[in-house]
Amino acid sequence: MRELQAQIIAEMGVRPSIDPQAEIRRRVDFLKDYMRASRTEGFVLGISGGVDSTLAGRLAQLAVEELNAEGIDADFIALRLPYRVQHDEDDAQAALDFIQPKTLRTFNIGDAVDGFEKAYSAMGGESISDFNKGNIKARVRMTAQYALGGEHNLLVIGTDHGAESVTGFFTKYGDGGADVLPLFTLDKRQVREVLAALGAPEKLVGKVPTADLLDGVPGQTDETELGITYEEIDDYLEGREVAEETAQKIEKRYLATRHKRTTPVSLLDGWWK
Ligand SMILES: Nc1ncnc2c1ncn2[C@@H]1O[C@H](COP(=O)(O)OP(=O)(O)OC[C@H]2O[C@@H]([n+]3cccc(C(=O)O)c3)[C@H](O)[C@@H]2O)[C@@H](O)[C@H]1O
Ligand SMILES: Nc1ncnc2c1ncn2[C@@H]1O[C@H](COP(=O)(O)OP(=O)(O)OP(=O)(O)O)[C@@H](O)[C@H]1O
Ligand SMILES: [Mg+2]
Repeated sequence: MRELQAQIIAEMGVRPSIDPQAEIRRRVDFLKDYMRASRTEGFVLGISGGVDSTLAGRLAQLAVEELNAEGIDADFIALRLPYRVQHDEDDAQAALDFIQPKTLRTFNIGDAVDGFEKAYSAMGGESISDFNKGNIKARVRMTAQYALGGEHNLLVIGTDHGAESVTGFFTKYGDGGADVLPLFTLDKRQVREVLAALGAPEKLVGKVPTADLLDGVPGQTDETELGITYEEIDDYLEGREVAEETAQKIEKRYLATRHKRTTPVSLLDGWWK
C-alpha cells in the first residue's frame, strides 16, 4: 500500500469491512455516553434527504428513545433547512418518515442567505459568486442549528465521515462546524450499509450524494464536482489498490485541505511547514 494511503486510513479510522449491526450499537452508545458526559439535553441535526443526515438522524433518534426509556430527559430536533423550495423535498420528507424524530422544526434559510447576499453587494463593488453563496448557505444552516442548540442545551450533530473528510469536501465552519460526529470512521458505502441495516427504504439508501449548494446547478452531484467517484474514494480508504491518477487526486485534495481538519493555525503548529 502507498505510504500516504496508510497514514490517511489511520487518520480516518476506516476499516476494510464492517458489521453494520455492531456499528449501529456502537454509535448509538457513543451518542448516549457523550450526551450524558457533556450534561446536555439532546441533539439537533439538519435533515436534507441525503444519505448522511438520514443515518445520523436515525441514530440520534434511537439514542434519545433509549435515554428516555432509561428515565433520562433528552430531545432530538430534526431540522429542515431548505433554501426557498428544495428541488428534492420529497426525499427530505421520506427521510423524516424513516427517522421519526421526537421533534421536527423547519427553518427556511432563504431570507437569511438572500439578506446576506444583498448586504454583501451593498458593501460596494462586487456581488458574491454562486460558489461562495453556497458556502454561506452551509454556514447559515450551521448558525440555525447552533441557535436551536443554544436555546435548548443540545449538541449539534455533524455528518462528516471518512469519504468526505479525506477530500475536505465540506464547508469550513459550515457543515464542518459541529459538536459530535457519529458517522466518523465510516466511508460512504459503509454509511449506506448501516442505513440499509436500519431498514431505510432503498430510495434513501441509494440516493446520489449532492451538496446542493448552487443556485445555478440544483442537485449537482458531489462526484461531478470532485472529479472522483465515492467508489474510488472508498476503495482507497479500505486499503484497496486504485489507479495511480485517482490516488494522486485524492492525496492532492487531502493535503490541500489539512487546515479544515484541525483547529486554526497558531504559532504552536508546525504541520503546515
Ligand atoms: N492553507 C490554509 N490554511 C488555513 N485556512 C485556509 C487555507 N486555505 C484556505 N483557507 C480558508 O478556508 C477557506 C476555504 O474553505 P471553505 O470555506 O470550506 O471553501 P471551499 O473548500 O473552497 O469550498 C467548500 C467545498 O466543500 C463542498 N461542500 C460544502 C458543503 C457541503 C458539501 C457536501 O458534501 O454536502 C460539500 C463545496 O461544494 C465546495 O467544493 C478560505 O476562504 C480560507 O478562509
Ligand atoms: N437542505 C438541507 N436541509 C437540512 N440540512 C441540510 C441541507 N443541506 C445540507 N444539510 C446539512 O448539511 C449536512 C452536509 O450535507 P451533505 O450533503 O454532506 O450530507 P447529506 O445531504 O446528508 O448526504 P449526501 O452527502 O449523501 O448528500 C447534511 O448532512 C445536513 O445535516
Ligand atoms: Mg447532501
